[in-house]
Amino acid sequence: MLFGKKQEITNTETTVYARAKINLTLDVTGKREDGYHTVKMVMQSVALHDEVRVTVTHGEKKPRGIVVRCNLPYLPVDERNLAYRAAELFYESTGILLETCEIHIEKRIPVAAGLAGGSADAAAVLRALASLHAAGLTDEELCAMGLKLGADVPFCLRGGTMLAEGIGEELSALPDMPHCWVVLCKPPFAVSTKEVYQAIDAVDIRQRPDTAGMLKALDRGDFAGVCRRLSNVMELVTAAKRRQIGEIKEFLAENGANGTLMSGSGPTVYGLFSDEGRAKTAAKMLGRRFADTFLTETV
Ligand SMILES: C[C@@](CO)(OP(=O)(O)O)[C@H](O)COP(=O)(O)OP(=O)(O)OC[C@H]1O[C@@H](n2ccc(N)nc2=O)[C@H](O)[C@@H]1O
Ligand SMILES: Nc1ncnc2c1ncn2[C@@H]1O[C@H](COP(=O)(O)OP(=O)(O)O)[C@@H](O)[C@H]1O
Repeated sequence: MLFGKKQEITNTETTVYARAKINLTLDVTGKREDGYHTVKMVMQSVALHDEVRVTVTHGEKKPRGIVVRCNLPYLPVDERNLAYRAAELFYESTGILLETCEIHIEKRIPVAAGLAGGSADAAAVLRALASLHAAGLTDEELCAMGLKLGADVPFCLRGGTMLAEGIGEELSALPDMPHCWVVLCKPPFAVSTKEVYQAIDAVDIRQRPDTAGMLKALDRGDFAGVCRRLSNVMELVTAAKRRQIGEIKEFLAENGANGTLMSGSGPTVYGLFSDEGRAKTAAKMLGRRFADTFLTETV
């Protein structure tokens, strides 16, 4: 008789920090036949993160499937969400039985900002599921899975300071960037990465980042050398259209930033500061004009 028999319920849950990234250099070096561009860029993780809580439930009377929830009401929570797609891909490619997989995203990284927020969430879901299901996947296998979701996902899986080549997936670990404070400021418009890549084809790029010099500066732990070499060819597209990018850079430089740049396809602009006090003051002042202003640090 089943009466009184306890139903077995197992919930397994983990929370992963999905960190934002900034580009210290970004060069577009060519275009592949499939339309993707080859790049050479130095990427850096920062402490600003989304919190991604993944719960896998077995044996409960819940419908099977993936459920995504997010504190931002305007972000889609279906297949259009990269976190959803990451979970779907994980179960498809591992063959692990999908029962109930619930993902809660506490979003803090501004959206469509050049900070790889969506890619970071996807990477966090892959890491969380690999761990919860003890899937025994190597970093290479996870990165190959991540690349199917987006060019920035492999970097988000690894984090730290990295040189990224290919379309962003060929990663080489670099010495950690000297610790500094980072003021991030996103002006109030979104940028489509795809459109910026398309627009760059028509741009005559006369001055490219000194990637070799940046690598040497990182090798020496030379913060001033890093700041002197911050460079992003995508500013030629995004900053050319929107004067606020130049204005924010100027403001940061006038208020103690050791170096400034636009991150990725934009529009977020960042300032690097060796001095915490100056970074705090600059963030406070910028925050009065731009709500999406954050004080963070390199990790
Ligand atoms: C520009 C960068 C620099 O870090 O960052 P963001 O500005 O997005 O943060 C990245 O290359 C963005 O990578 P990610 O955002 O993952 O790109 P994906 O989702 O794979 O691609 C979005 C679209 O951008 C174009 N794309 C992307 C990457 C690449 N190397 N070449 C491209 O041409 C493609 O048209 C693609 O359809
Ligand atoms: N989990 C997610 N977080 C943020 N954006 C997401 C997510 N899933 C899908 N998107 C979509 O991806 C697009 C790019 O967002 P995001 O990754 O924040 O930009 P970027 O690559 O410029 O940093 C947005 O238009 C957004 O609607």
